[in-house]
Amino acid sequence: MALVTLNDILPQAKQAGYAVGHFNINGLIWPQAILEAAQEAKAPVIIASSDRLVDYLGGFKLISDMVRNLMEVQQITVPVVLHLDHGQSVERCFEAIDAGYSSVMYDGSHFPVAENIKNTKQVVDYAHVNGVSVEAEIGTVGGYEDGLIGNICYANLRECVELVEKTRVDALAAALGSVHGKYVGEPKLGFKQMAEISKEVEIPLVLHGASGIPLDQLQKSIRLGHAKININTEMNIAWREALQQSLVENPEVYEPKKLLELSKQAMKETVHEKIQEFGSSNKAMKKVE
Ligand SMILES: O=C(O)C[C@@H](O)[C@H](O)C(=O)COP(=O)(O)O
Ligand SMILES: [Zn+2]
Repeated sequence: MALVTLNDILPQAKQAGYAVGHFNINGLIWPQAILEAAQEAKAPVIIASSDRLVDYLGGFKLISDMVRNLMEVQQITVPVVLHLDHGQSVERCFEAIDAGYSSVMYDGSHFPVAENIKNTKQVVDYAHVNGVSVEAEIGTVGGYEDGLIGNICYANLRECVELVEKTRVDALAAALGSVHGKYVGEPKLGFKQMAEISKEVEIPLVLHGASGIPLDQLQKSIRLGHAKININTEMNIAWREALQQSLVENPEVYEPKKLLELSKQAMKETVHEKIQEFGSSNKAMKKVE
């Protein structure tokens, strides 16, 4: 059973008007819940480790081996991408590729565009030789990013086109008003710019900071070219609320497995909900060997 790349699942998603869920992992029960839900929903899925948490989670090799082993043990047959999220340097992307990730994101959004392009191109060259897909970012997603609190900065159409043409990247995260973490007030996505960018760059767009975006705005983003949607905060909120309930309902229990079971179920439900919202259920057409 092999991992697949973004190129195996996103172009058809964009063409057919649905999006594939990207879910971040924060511990063992995250990939277990994500894989179970994706398999039940017959949906392709992207399991992502954010670079800021890779060392805390045990490093690239451990994460790569863990996901492959879980896929075998859980008898997963739907397409699964193992993706590095917000890769913090060219070297970190190389490390993830060498450890067996099937996709990486190089996040050079905080650099001037020329430097972002130069670094992204280095990642693409190495990734493509190794059969790995690459996502790039341009503009600034608001909230918490790479360990920093950033202000929203909308992606510029000309820069998006230049980056895609010069790097041959496979998917583009063009920041258009979304925010990592919880929203304060209603999200204001730049749909006009979204339509223009999607038309010009053609490759699938990636929506970061998607937790908390109302369903109508999510679905409009999908219609305007987003084929990959990133969710972390909503999973973690589901985990936390269920853990709190478990602790309150079982004051004598100290067995982690028992206390965490409800959290795992809650995260699984969140993944199911998102798969329905993104329209990706029953889209795992062929069995992955
Ligand atoms: O928190 C991380 O390091 C990963 C996230 O940035 C992820 O890429 C993402 O965009 C999820 O957004 P959220 O669930 O709306 O916070
Ligand atoms: Zn993100």
